[in-house]
Amino acid sequence: MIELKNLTKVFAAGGTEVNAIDGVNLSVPEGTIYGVIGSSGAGKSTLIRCVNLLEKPTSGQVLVDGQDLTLLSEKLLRQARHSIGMIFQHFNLLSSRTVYDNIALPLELAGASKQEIEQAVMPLLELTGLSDKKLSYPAQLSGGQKQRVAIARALASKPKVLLCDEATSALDPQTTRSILSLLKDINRQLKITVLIITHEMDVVKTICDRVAIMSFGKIIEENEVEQFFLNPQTDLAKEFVRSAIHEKPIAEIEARFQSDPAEGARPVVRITFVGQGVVQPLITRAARQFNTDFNILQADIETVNEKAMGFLMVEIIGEPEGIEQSLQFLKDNVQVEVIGYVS
Ligand SMILES: Nc1ncnc2c1ncn2[C@@H]1O[C@H](COP(=O)(O)OP(=O)(O)OP(=O)(O)O)[C@@H](O)[C@H]1O
Repeated sequence: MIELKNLTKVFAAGGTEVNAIDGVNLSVPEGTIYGVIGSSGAGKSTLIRCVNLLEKPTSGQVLVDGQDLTLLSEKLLRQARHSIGMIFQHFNLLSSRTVYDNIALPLELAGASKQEIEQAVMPLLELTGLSDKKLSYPAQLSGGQKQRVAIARALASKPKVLLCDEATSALDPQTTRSILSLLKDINRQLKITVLIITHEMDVVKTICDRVAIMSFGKIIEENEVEQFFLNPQTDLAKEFVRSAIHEKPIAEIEARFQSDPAEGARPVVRITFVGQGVVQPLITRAARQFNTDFNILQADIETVNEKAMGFLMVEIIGEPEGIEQSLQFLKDNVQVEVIGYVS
């Protein structure tokens, strides 16, 4: 649905050049919710603004529904933008217009009649839970309600794609959850492809189907969200996943922790798995069969894209051969990473 091909964006700032986007290839399948995550300055905002050409790429192609937007005249680009809605961190509503009139704006600009506007806006008020706020002004709304208005406005021209630029970053956790749940409903009910850029892994964890991670203008890793959580490859992806599962250093073993195995050292292992009730029987079997003990240091079940995922950290205690066999047995069944040793 959205394809970026060898996309670059160079900014000239104060005599130097910044490669904000540096040869990005990205493919967002139709009907998915796709997250792009990265640290501040990684190029996320520039990337999403290139998708509707709010930012003109220096080179490369931007294909939306098969059409290369970089080749279009201004007039055709304006038309193509009707099928691309966008919402922003700070909502960008017109303060002098009511909720109804904010949502109606894109239709007014497109020359729709009063009746057509009413037919489009009323269901959007309903969908976004704003029916009783129709005559309110933005200043009378909470942040979450303002973002609902912005979402309704973005949907008014019946887009195929919704771009979300840090759409929940200004909201508290509870409001964030309600907005994310609304985005998921929109994706499912209206079959709209959603591209989200965010620095919050909770957003990715809660609603995204796929995720890409950006660093210094490049996509350094891309995967289905479950796989990304199960088996992150790059150091940055590992860091983001650990922050999302709230993994902490373990005070109990910190003083004895080492990264290399010494004679008689016991491995500390991170086990990641999908589904509840998966790992307990495996650990019990490994312990019985290979005569080992498992000291559970941390255990956490998280919901990742509506599926339960377990994150466990254990120390394996026993004879070296038993430890090795236990490790192999676990590796054959779940995602296992030896993260260090304690002696
Ligand atoms: N208009 C501009 N002129 C010059 N440099 C820019 C411009 N916009 C962005 N940049 C630079 O491009 C790089 C990427 O910025 P961008 O805002 O896309 O990153 P980001 O990942 O969205 O960061 P944040 O999460 O902090 O918004 C940064 O180094 C930034 O300073």
